[in-house]
Amino acid sequence: MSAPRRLSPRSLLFLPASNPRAVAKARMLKADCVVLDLEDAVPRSDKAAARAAAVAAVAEGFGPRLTAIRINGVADGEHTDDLEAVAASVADYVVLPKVENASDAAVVGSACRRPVLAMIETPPGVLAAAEIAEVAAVHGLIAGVNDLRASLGIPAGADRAGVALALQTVVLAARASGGWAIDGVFNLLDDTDGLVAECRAGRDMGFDGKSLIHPGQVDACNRAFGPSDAEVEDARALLAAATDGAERFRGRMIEAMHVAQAQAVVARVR
Ligand SMILES: CC(C)(COP(=O)(O)OP(=O)(O)OC[C@H]1O[C@@H](n2cnc3c(N)ncnc32)[C@H](O)[C@@H]1OP(=O)(O)O)[C@@H](O)C(=O)NCCC(=O)NCCSC(=O)C[C@H](O)C(=O)O
Ligand SMILES: [Mg+2]
Repeated sequence: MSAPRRLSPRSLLFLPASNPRAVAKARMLKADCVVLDLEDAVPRSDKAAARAAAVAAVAEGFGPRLTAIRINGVADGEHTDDLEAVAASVADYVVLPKVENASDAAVVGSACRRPVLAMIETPPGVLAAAEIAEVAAVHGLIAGVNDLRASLGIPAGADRAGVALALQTVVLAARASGGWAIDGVFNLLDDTDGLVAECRAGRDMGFDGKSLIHPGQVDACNRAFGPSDAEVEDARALLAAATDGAERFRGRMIEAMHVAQAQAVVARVR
């Protein structure tokens, strides 16, 4: 993975490219990245219309938000048409679902002539995550928890214990190659407390941000993945106090890596 040029997104809002009301709504939301979906959210009969709508939507623009188009997977009959459409579009990223090997990610990056966000959502994908992340065009990995649960035989409503190793593998692979690590979706649309808890758990695992599916999830996710006021205050105080080597700061040991983490927090605020 070549180093991503942009700050990692806290929130990636997926929406069916075939839904014009959702496209319009996304322009009013504070999602860091908008992902126009051509894959699982779009009925088979609407694929061609969704593709045209996605290209038109990114051309019209989403203000300061990053834009991505999620294409259909390499084995799908729509895949080739999707590649051509993304190549001709102004989307910032192509999201490739169900990636299982490095070669597919490289081919898609080259065909679309833009960075790839590779979704890790099958057992072979998890086992190949490190090689996929190493592809120069791949700027980040996204965990696909719904497909992971389905492919592992985990009931849809189960907690994240059964996918925890896969999620941590996604973070390890992304970090090892310097790219973004994005957590999967939270399906319960009306459970804000559950969403916040899952965002925090994802952040504590090392994820940079989370995939979202509804406008009501955006603000809570941005708050959870952004540094809190207390974290920013602590980081600034640490940077003011730190000299060199191991030191005591507010009752805890700090060393060079804590200084680097504090610098990252302050940079994020800027
Ligand atoms: C999940 C939904 C189908 C729910 O739809 P609905 O009940 O109709 O939503 P609301 O009535 O609450 O919507 C209120 C307004 O918000 C707009 N809206 C809804 N969702 C979005 C969205 N994602 N982005 C932008 N705007 C949205 C509605 O249009 C309403 O606006 P208005 O009409 O003006 O009043 C629906 O939320 C939805 O389709 N969500 C996205 C689904 C999706 O993209 N899925 C694919 C990605 S998830 C995934 O597959 C992850 C991975 O692959 C895995 O395996 O885990
Ligand atoms: Mg999926």
